Amino acid sequence: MSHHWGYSSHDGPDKWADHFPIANGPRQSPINIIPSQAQFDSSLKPLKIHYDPSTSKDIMNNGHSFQVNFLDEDDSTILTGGPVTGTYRLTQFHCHWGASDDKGSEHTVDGIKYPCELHLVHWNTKYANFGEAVDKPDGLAVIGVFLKIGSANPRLQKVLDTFDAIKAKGHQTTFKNFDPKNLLPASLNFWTYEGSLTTPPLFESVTWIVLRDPISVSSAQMEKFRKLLFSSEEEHPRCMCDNYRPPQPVKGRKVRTNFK
Ligand SMILES: NS(=O)(=O)c1ccc(C(=O)N[C@@H](c2ccccc2)c2cnnn2CC(=O)NCCCS)cc1
Ligand SMILES: [Zn+2]
Repeated sequence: MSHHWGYSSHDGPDKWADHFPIANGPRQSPINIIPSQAQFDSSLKPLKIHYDPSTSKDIMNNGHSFQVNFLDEDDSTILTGGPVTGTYRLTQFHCHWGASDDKGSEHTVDGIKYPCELHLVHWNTKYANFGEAVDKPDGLAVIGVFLKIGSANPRLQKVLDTFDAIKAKGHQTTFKNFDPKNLLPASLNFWTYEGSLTTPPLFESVTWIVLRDPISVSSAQMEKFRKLLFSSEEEHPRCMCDNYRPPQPVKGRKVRTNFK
């Protein structure tokens, strides 16, 4: 039974534990990353990302974010190396953002919030599919990318140009030949730690790989994110913004880095 959850005062992050008690679990995400306390780990391999743009399928408004979905029936769009063992397939990416440019990211760095955070969601091919992997401790790997206010991002613009077609919850439109590699910063330096989905059901199944360097987004482009709606066409329109969970207790977890 899918419990209704959201980001408002009556169904938001402070209420999620009512239906999803794992919200107070030992490996919840996001967290505040403190670079000075992160541990360089020379055994971490380089992140290997092989994305085939022909696997991009469609873009939808799922009522929590926009989500770009990928064909994940074969190993053509994968993540290997870094902190993970084996092969993880990209199934979707989405973002979290604020009602204003001073907030919106889920992870924070020394308490700093970015206006937006991109999540590229991959599942471990030792499991048959995403649904099998999503609740296993080594089931998922999510690459987090911060967006920082600066010059307009032409790669991101291709995603924003679809937003008029997916304004309300439940709408989707085709989105082909998009290469998400173009949404990554030049450097693949990362912080990594064991965490969870940042939305219900909050499964503790995610190896987080948070890239140190942000990509750019303009303030005008951020305004476009905020034109999306949490609500469906029949409902009273509710602006899709502040769809981020705040940092959760680290509970003794180690954050490792592949850079000094
Ligand atoms: N923010 S994150 O990267 O940590 C993240 C990644 C993936 C999911 C996810 O796939 N959730 C769906 C799911 C479907 C089947 C089993 C379990 C979970 C679901 C459940 N209700 N709605 N969704 C869609 C959804 O939440 N999509 C992610 C949009 C983030 S706002 C959630 C968060
Ligand atoms: Zn997310």
